[in-house]
Amino acid sequence: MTHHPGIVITGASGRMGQMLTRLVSDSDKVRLAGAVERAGHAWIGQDLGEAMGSAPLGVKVTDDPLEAFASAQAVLDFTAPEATLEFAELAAQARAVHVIGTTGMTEDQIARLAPAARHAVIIRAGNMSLGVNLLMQLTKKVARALDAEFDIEVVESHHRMKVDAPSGTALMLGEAAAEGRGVALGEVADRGRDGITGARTGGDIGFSAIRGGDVVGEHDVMFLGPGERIILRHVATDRAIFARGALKAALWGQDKAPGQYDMVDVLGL
Ligand SMILES: NC(=O)C1=CN([C@@H]2O[C@H](COP(=O)(O)OP(=O)(O)OC[C@H]3O[C@@H](n4cnc5c(N)ncnc54)[C@H](O)[C@@H]3O)[C@@H](O)[C@H]2O)C=CC1
Ligand SMILES: O=C(O)C1=N[C@H](C(=O)O)C[C@H](O)C1
Repeated sequence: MTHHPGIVITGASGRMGQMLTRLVSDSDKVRLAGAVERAGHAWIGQDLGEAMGSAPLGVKVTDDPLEAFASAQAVLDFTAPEATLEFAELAAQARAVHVIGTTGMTEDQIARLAPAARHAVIIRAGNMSLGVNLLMQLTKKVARALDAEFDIEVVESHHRMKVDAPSGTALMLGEAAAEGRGVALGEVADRGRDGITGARTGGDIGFSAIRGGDVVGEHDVMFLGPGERIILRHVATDRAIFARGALKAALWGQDKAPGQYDMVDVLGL
């Protein structure tokens, strides 16, 4: 019997779910303890490995998160906002570390995570990669150094199946830029331009979203000034970067006090 932390993967059939499954089942630091999908999904009751078209993994996909979380030390959750809220409550009951990669949560939904975080560790980030979390620090620094003569625009591209916009990463980068400037993002964000918009409002932070093909995730933070432009860019070419960050977070969280954390905490940036 191994004492490695048991990991449950929610949304196991998804793009991130399958990436996480491969990483967790190949890891010698953790063990795959469960896999959850939504009720009615074709994979329910099947062995996760076989459902993925590979060797059996000895874990059946279930639609009962409570049962799956009971034997887990961490839940890796890349699903959808309402599902993530349900999982937060159940992970807290099981005292399992809840790593949340799900994006598109409203302010109200984020606030509803607070009760769970009183009992368990929640680590949430719109992007789990080292590169993007470093880019946030750079964005903050550049925004602090430049005055409002430089317009800030965040431009992101993702695959055609992505359901939320702007991306969680774009919003993280926007928050970093706003913090660097000493303003509240909610007061300066410009999230949709169409028609006769009028000239750009000075001090706004603009967001643009491109959707198409199989783009994993690309983000530019543009500082557009008189006579010059600075562009900070992150390009993800492999979802493994997000999965590696999530697994790192699950291990980091094992000895932490209940509360809400992010990848800046995990990576010590
Ligand atoms: N924070 C990060 O580093 C990253 C975050 N994401 C985010 O993760 C989320 C998922 O992304 P993808 O894997 O590309 O999407 P996907 O659509 O391929 O997978 C989502 C999975 O969640 C499942 N699901 C939905 N509701 C459920 C429920 N109630 N119970 C169990 N399973 C449920 C779906 O059936 C699906 O299999 C999105 O919000 C995306 O933006 C994606 C990549 C990296
Ligand atoms: O949906 C995705 O694919 C991604 N979502 C995250 C986001 O919303 O920023 C992270 C990454 O860009 C991939």
